[in-house]
Amino acid sequence: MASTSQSEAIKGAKVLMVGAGGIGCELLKTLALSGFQDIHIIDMDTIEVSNLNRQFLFRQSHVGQSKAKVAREAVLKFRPRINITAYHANVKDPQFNVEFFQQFNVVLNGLDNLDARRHVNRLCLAAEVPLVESGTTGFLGQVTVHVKGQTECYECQPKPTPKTYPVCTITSTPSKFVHCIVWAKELLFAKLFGDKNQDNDLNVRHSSNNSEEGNGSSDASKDVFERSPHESSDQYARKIYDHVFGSNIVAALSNEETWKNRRRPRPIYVSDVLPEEERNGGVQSEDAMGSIPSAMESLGLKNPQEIWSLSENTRVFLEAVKLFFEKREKEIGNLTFDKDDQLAVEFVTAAANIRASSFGIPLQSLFEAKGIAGNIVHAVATTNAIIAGLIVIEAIKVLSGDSKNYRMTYCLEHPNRKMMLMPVEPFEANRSCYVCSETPLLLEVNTATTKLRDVIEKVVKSKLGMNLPLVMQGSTLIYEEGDDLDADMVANYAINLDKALTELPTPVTNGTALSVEDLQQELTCNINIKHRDEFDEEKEPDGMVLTGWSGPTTKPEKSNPSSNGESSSAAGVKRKLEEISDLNGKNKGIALEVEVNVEDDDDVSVLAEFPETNKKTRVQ
Ligand SMILES: Nc1ncnc2c1ncn2[C@@H]1O[C@H](COP(=O)(O)OP(=O)(O)OP(=O)(O)O)[C@@H](O)[C@H]1O
Ligand SMILES: [Zn+2]
Repeated sequence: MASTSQSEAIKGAKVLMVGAGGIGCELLKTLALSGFQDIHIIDMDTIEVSNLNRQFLFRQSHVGQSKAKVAREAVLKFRPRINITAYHANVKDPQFNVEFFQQFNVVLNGLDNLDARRHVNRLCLAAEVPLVESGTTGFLGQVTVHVKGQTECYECQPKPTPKTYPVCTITSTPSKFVHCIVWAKELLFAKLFGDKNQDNDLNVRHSSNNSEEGNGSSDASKDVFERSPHESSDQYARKIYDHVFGSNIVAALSNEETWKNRRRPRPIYVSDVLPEEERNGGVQSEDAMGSIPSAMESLGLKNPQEIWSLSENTRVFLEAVKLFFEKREKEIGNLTFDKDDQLAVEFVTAAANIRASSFGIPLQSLFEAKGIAGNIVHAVATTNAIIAGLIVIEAIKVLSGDSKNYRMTYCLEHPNRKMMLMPVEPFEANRSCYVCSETPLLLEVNTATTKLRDVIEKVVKSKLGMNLPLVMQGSTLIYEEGDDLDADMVANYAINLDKALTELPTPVTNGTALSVEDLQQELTCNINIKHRDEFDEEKEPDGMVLTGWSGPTTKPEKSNPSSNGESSSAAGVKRKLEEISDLNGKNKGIALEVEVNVEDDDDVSVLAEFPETNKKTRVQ
C-alpha cells in the first residue's frame, strides 16, 4: 500500500514509458493499477505473432498494429479514466527533444537495445528528468535508477557490445555450433541472397585453389555463386552445396598446419548423403500449402524441436535455396537474415547443421538454431513482470523524493543467500564519464592517413553514440549533420569527409582539441588528438584508440543474446558483489559471491550490468 505522500506523488505524476514490449506491457498495466493517471508511451514497433505469448495486452487480431497504441487501448479498457498518450515512433526522432522530455517527472525504460538506452539517458540528463532503466534476459533482470547529481548515469559504467568472433574461426575452424550459425547467417546467407556488392569473408575459392582459407574470393570461385542462365534452381542449389560443404573443405584440408592440433573436417557432397534417385532430379517435395514458402512444410517436417539428420538437413538446404529462387526471387540481392523469416531460419539451420556435421560438432534443432541465430535468450514473462513491478517501486521513490532508499535491483536465476532479488545502493557518477561529466577524451590516431569519415563513423557515431554530430575545432565548424543544412554546406562537408585529418581546411594534428556535439542529445564532448604512426591491426583494428571513454567493452568469443537486457554471455562467471544491502539498507559491507553455474562455457548469459561495486562509490 502506498502512503498518502506516495499516493499524491503517483496521482500528480506525468510519466514517460519508452518501449511497449515484454517489460513495457507489464509496466503499463502495473502503472495503471498503481494509480498513475498520466502516462505517455513511445514504441516504434508493430505487434508480431511471436510477441503474443508474453506481451499480454496484445491479441492475434492486433498483429501488424502499433504496440504503443494497442497497449494504450487495452489498458484504457480496465482503467478508462486515466490519460494515456501513445506515440508509434522511434524515441530517437527529433520530436522527442529535451523540451519534450522536460514535461515528465520520470522516464521509465523498457527497451531492448543499447543504442536507444544511451539516447534516452542523454536526453534525461539534459532535461534533468530521473530515469528508471531496466532489462531482462531469460530469468535474469535488473532495474537501475539514474538521477542527475545524485547517482551515476546509465553510461557511467562500460557496457558490453555484441560478441564478435575471429574471422578465421568462422571461415575455417569452427568448434562450436554458434560458429556454424554465424557462418551460415553472416556469410553464406548473405552471399547467396544478400547484397552482392557487400564485402564477404566467405571462403569462395575454387576447389583447385589451395591458398589459406579466409583470403577472400578468387576470380575463378566467384563464378560458383553466379547462377548461369541454363541452370535450374535445383542444379544451382546442389552446385552451391557441393562447393561450400565439399570442395571448399577439401581445399581447406590441404593446409596441414591448420589441422595439426585440430580435428579434421569431413567434406560432404550431395551424392554422399542423398540416394541416387534424389540426386539429379532434385528433392521430391510437395508444394507448400501455406502462403509463406517453407522448406519444412514442403518436406513434411513438422517438429521444430526435432534434430534433423544430415540427409534431412541436406533436403531442407536444397529446398530452401530452390524456394528462395522460385518464390522470392524479387527479394534476392536485398535480403538480410531476420529471425522472423521462416525460410531464412530453415536455410540457416540446415546450412549450420551440415557444416557442424562436417566439423564433428553436435547438430541442433531449428528451434535451438533459431535462438542462436536470432541471438535469442527465450524471454520469461515472469521476469518481465517482476522487473516491471520493481520499476514502479523505484519510480514511486523517485517521485516522492525518497532518494535514500533508491536501489538498483538485480533479479537472479538461482537464489543467493536465499534471495532472488539482489538490491544494491546506487553509486555516484563516474567522474570520467564523458556523458555526465566534462572529462575530455583522448583520441590516438594517425592524423596524416585517417580520414574525417573514419573519425565520424567509428568514433563519434559508433563509440560515442551520437546521431547528428557537429564537430568544431576552436570556432571553426569542420563537420555537421542535420536536415536544415543548405546544399553548399552538405557538399562541403562531403568533401571534408574524404580528407585526411591533416588535409582539412583547418588541419587536425597532434595536440588539436576537437569539440563534438549532438544538438538533440545536448551532449558535448571534448576530444584531444594525439598523433600516432602505427596501430596493431589485431588489437586496434579501427586504426584509432579512444581513451577516457566508458562506452561498450568488447568481449570477443561470446554470443550476444539481445533480449531486453542486451546482456553479454559469459562462462562460469563469478563476480564479487561487495557492499550489498537489502531493500531496508541492512547487511551493508557483506561481501557476497554470485556464481552463475553454466554447463557450457559459451552460451549462457549473465547480466551485462551486474554491478562491479568495488570500482564505485556509493551514494551517501
Ligand atoms: N529506438 C526505439 N524507439 C522506440 N521503441 C523502441 C526503440 N528501440 C526499441 N524499442 C521498443 O522496445 C521494445 C522492447 O521490447 P522487447 O524486448 O520485448 O522486444 P520485442 O521486439 O517486442 O520482442 P523480441 O525481440 O523478443 O521479439 C520493443 O517493442 C521495441 O519496439
Ligand atoms: Zn555518466
